Amino acid sequence: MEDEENIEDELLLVESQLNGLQDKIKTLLDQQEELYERQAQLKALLEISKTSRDTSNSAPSVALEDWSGKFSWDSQADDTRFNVFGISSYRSNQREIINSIMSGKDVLVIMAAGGGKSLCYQLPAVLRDGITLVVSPLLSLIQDQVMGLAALGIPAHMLTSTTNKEIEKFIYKALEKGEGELKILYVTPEKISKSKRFMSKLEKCHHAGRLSLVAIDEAHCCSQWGHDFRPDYKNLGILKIQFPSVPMIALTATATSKVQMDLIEMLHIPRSVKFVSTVNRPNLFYRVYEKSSVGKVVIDEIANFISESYPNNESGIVYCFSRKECEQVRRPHNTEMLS
Ligand SMILES: Nc1ncnc2c1ncn2[C@@H]1O[C@H](COP(=O)(O)OP(=O)(O)OP(=O)(O)O)[C@@H](O)[C@H]1O
Repeated sequence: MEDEENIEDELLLVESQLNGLQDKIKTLLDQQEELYERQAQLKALLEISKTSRDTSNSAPSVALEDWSGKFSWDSQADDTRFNVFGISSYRSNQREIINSIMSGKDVLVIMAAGGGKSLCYQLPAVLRDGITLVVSPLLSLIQDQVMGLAALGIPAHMLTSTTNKEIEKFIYKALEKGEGELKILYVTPEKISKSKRFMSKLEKCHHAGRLSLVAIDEAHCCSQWGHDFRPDYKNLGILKIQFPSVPMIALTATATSKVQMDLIEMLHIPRSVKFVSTVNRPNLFYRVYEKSSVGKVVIDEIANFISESYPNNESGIVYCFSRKECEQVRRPHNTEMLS
């Protein structure tokens, strides 16, 4: 009887110890989970930190490497610049950018609007064997570029929602079989992310060694930190993954260092050579005048300012707040100068 009591006592003790242990095990398991989670976070942070360090180390500015020196393609490049593009000399950084692409490097170009970014990929596109793929965000930009290139006698086409079946067939044959004359192909980012058929033709083109260069125009659209984010630009990283040996040039007029880092990462071009030209355009400036009156007097003042400052019949733009105000300003009885 006494034995039984002792056993029951011990059983209670063991059970309470077991309960205590189970609580401890649960606490330890919770701790373990937290530590695993923190370990994963720290590993990811370390990876990001290493990548950004590698990126900044391996994206030297042009000052660290001389891309203006002598290269085997110099005379051919000069000849093409002058005789095909009708351009007598390079602007700042254009020669260096072209040389680095011709050397097979990935390149990041930050150059002011109107600075001459197009030549930086169009000239290598003409010099290199094969087809250059250009990704550009706007149909109107693409149309302008293709028309301009056609006028220069450079075989360029665009593959967009507006392309007719016959041209599409021609482009696919050029990609797949190397038939027909095609040097530069413009597409929108949607083509890369949404058309499996196009990507498969591009793959064949690359496999046959005919994809010579990939250019990403308005590359800041890749970054959510940029002012013009386009979701389909996010998928352009696939191009470097699928065609690692093909040089890539990313061009933009506006990229803060955060956006630059972002797009280098998204496009998978950590070793790209970076060229930054000044975005200062001394011909553009603001000047503020105090309005002396309202109504017709102000419009006359605008007209006087224009005729005094721009006596050679140059054109300009007058911005107003609304369409109605535009109409008031341009009324023929105000002045002929504002139309
Ligand atoms: N070296 C050069 N000498 C003279 N004109 C040039 C030179 N390079 C480019 N251009 C001309 O400058 C103009 C602007 O060039 P382009 O359209 O390439 O600028 P961009 O940098 O792409 O501008 P945006 O950012 O607005 O697209 C074009 O008419 C082009 O022919």
